[in-house]
Amino acid sequence: MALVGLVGWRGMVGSVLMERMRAEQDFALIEPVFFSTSNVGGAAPAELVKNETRLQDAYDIAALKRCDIVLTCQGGDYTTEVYPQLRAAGWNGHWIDAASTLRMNSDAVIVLDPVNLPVIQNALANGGRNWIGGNCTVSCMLMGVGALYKAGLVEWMSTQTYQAASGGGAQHMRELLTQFGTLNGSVHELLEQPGSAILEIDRKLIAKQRTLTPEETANFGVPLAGSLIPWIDKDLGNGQSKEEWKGMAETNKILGQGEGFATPAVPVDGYCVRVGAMRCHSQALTFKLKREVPLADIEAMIAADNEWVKVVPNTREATIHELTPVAVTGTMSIPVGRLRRLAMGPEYLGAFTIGDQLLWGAAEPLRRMLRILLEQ
Ligand SMILES: NC(=O)C1=CN([C@@H]2O[C@H](COP(=O)(O)OP(=O)(O)OC[C@H]3O[C@@H](n4cnc5c(N)ncnc54)[C@H](OP(=O)(O)O)[C@@H]3O)[C@@H](O)[C@H]2O)C=CC1
Ligand SMILES: N[C@@H](CC(=O)OP(=O)(O)O)C(=O)O
Repeated sequence: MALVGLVGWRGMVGSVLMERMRAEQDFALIEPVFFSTSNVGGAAPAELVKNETRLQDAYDIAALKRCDIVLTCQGGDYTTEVYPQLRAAGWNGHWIDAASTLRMNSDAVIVLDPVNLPVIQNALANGGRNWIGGNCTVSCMLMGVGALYKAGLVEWMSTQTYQAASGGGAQHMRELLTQFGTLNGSVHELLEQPGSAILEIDRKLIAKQRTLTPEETANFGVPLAGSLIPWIDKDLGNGQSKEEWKGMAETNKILGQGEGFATPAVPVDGYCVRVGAMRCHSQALTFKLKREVPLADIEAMIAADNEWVKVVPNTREATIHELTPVAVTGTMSIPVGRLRRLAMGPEYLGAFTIGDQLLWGAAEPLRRMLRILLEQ
């Protein structure tokens, strides 16, 4: 039975991964070794362990070297420090990682098997050992509209995202909720009076938003509750955010096209925006297709692509009930709706899609890669 080292299993992404592994009974197929950076020697989760009952040191290269597979959700700093040492020590096992650190390396595959199983299989056949989860926004988008790319229909795509607080991590989710509470508290009394003036409430609210303390905005840097932040990740210095850059780089790498591949890259660009949702990333997509395709064919193609995608009828009722973060959170469903031809011309297609960024955006592609390795 494969010895699988689990690092970062206690964090937010790791906890979602553990839930999914339990639900899919993956633990029946492995001998898990739980690692820790903070509680070495502590008890591993009793209901999941077999023989390896103690938490191992996640920085102990010899302990990691014993594993056939290491699956980490510990984060980029951990990967940067440990991965090169482990390979330098001669370890030839499979490294599965949620962090972005190794994603664009030529010897790494960005894994999203419902979309790129052939790319994964090809890399496996060629001795691939590094399997990295994609950016959450990109993975959720491709789970929804990957069919259009697979059919070679996309000339270019522009995406405008509405990304949840969870993308920044657990502290960001807490901060958003705390801000909502603080803002509510600042106008609570006026809200209770049906006759109070809404503009008075609004004045008080904006005054509170503008005077939130550094502690109240420690993670986002500015208020998010009742606002939005049109910048995610680093400033690349060319007007683009790193999150926006990932849209084109990762979409094409996942699909096995662009730099290093025979097929040219499809241009992907747009704006990535943080909004006050908790854990679902949403995005409005504009496609320029290579040719005009009937809308019914597009819908059928998208619906048939994988078992999780769901085409939502482009009506108000269906949209407001089925195409929201509230509807999607905690589910594996990837709804795609608002599908319609745009005013710019017959080849222009609009769509809106949502995914739980901790499931398809982070944990699930890693879990499925583990299964692929175990079942080969
Ligand atoms: N958040 C996201 O949306 C996404 C994150 N990722 C990647 O996954 C990495 C991990 O993200 P995320 O899970 O959000 O990070 P977390 O901060 O939730 O967890 C990371 C590690 O922090 C340690 N830790 C310290 N205090 C606590 C605590 N109170 N509860 C739980 N763990 C704690 C744990 O390590 P230990 O048990 O060793 O102490 C844990 O494994 C990211 O750095 C990123 O690379 C990828 C895609 C999306
Ligand atoms: N950057 C994403 C979350 C994330 O972790 O992305 P990446 O895995 O590409 O670093 C967000 O903030 O919503």
